[in-house]
Amino acid sequence: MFANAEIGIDLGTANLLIYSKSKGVVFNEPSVVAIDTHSRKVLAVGNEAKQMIGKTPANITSIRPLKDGVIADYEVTSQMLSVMLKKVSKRLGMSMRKPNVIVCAPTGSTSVERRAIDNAIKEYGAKQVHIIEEPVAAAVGAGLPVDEPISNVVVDIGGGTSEVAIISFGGVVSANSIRTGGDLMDLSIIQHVRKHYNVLIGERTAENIKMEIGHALIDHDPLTMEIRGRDLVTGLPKTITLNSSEIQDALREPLESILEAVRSTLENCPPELSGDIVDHGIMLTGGGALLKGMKEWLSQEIDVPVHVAENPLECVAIGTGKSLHLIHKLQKAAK
Ligand SMILES: Nc1ncnc2c1ncn2[C@@H]1O[C@H](COP(=O)(O)OP(=O)(O)OP(=O)(O)O)[C@@H](O)[C@H]1O
Repeated sequence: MFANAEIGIDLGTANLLIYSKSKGVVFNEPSVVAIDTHSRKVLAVGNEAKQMIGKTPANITSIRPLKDGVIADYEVTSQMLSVMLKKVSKRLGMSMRKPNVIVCAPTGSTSVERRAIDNAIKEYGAKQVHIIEEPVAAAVGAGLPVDEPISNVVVDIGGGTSEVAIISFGGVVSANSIRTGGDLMDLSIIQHVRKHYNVLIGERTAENIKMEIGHALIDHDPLTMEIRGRDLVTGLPKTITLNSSEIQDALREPLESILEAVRSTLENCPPELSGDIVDHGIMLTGGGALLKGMKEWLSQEIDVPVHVAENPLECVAIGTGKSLHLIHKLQKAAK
């Protein structure tokens, strides 16, 4: 008899990560699917599908089936999950049949959105699915002592959502989830380039600009980057040079929304735990934690020490993996 595989899944808007209890993070690719629009057949998933964004003929489209941290296209999400789990199974030579799965969902997600996540994973044949709160997974993955009676503050800035939570004694004391993250930063960059240069750029170019010269701080060592897009007046390709100050300005609005979410979560913190925050600081996780100057900017704005997790992009997946023992606890409790 085979034992059911036990896996944790970070079903992210931007990236999908799979954590195997025995092997750690075994899959980390973009949550993108390329499909044939006529037959709805999946042609590619993950890295291969991301390469195709904005470059395919009319009959092929690259879809990101998750939006704002939840499933936007159910059918495509379950197909993507199935292909990715089969890939992992093949790559590792281990059975992924009827796995027990822990997956996370944003704290702000509705019961309908959570049921969609549960069903999509069960459709692959999962035996059991447990959903945990995304910021809790992020905090566990970042190595915070969440079971202790002290305030662990985590700010997880993903592609579609940013989650802020104060966790103490294994539970969420105060939390806030906003549908602002890296995707909205990319959109702000697209709008900036369109407005100031009359040039249209794609999502991938905007993301590259953010990663290369995006900066959260007004005062920083200036950077420049040459990019190509389509001139909206002539319709021809055009090369322009952008600088990091204008990108900082373009990112101001999404950054202010994140700051507001952090502030309001801290305002709801019980006074006994507030003192802890000054001593222990805040932990940044998620891809947004890698934006240049992010840590320093947030620390300046709220006057509290800010740390970046060792591996911000993998924290949630690691946290789901470390929570796999919950499956056994819940199984025992159900008996
Ligand atoms: N070096 C970087 N600088 C700025 N942003 C970055 C960097 N690296 C990754 N990102 C951004 O991080 C985001 C992806 O982060 P992450 O994988 O944590 O999100 P996710 O878990 O898929 O999303 P969500 O939590 O919303 O479901 C993307 O918007 C990506 O552009």
